[in-house]
Amino acid sequence: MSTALMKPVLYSYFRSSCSWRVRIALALKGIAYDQEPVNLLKDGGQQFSTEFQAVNPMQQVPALKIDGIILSQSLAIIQYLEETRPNPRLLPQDLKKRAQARMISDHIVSGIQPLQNLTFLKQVGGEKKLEWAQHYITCGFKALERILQHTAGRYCIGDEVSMADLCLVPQVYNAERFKVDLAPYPTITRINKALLELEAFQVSHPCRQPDTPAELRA
Ligand SMILES: O=C(O)/C=C\C(=O)CC(=O)CC(=O)O
Repeated sequence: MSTALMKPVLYSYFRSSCSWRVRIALALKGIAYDQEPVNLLKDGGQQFSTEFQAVNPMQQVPALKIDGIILSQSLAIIQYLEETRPNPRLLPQDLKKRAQARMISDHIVSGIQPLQNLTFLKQVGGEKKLEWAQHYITCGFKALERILQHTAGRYCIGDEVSMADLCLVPQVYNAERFKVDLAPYPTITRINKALLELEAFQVSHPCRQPDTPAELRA
């Protein structure tokens, strides 16, 4: 079969926020795919297995097998999908707005999420974990709230869903997981709520994945 006809395979973990970003992009663009769950906790972390290292030497999810290649890093994947399957658009046409969508995405993807992920918190260890996660999410959200006050309409950039929104919702999910008080961030909270009404954000939600444990399903 030609690689263009093969269904993409997403290596994913139900509550990995980085995996969720890509699942939203696939859903919005209407791309059918198969999921290959990688449990980040089981067996000391299946991402470290020899089999998975052959898929992604970075030992992280998500990874997407598509069009005969394997890509990792959520923003690289999303931007590849954008360039090869442009409808609906996830980067605004206006170049200033496009830069703002990338700015917000980078802020979350590089400036917040890595400082509260499993690998980082394992290093911090013990009772400090929650405090550290809350600290970095709070610092990041303070800045994000101010930025969004200038860029947002219904969503992060005006009224069109963009790559920034794909980063925002999973990060708010993590904030809730780490019990961050969201009251000081009314814009973030409002946009998150509006996005969660969209089907693509619902079908891709951590509570509804093939590897979601029964007690976390909704
Ligand atoms: O506790 C677990 O279930 C293990 C891992 C995760 O959720 C994924 C993360 O590292 C957090 C994240 O995506 O930011």
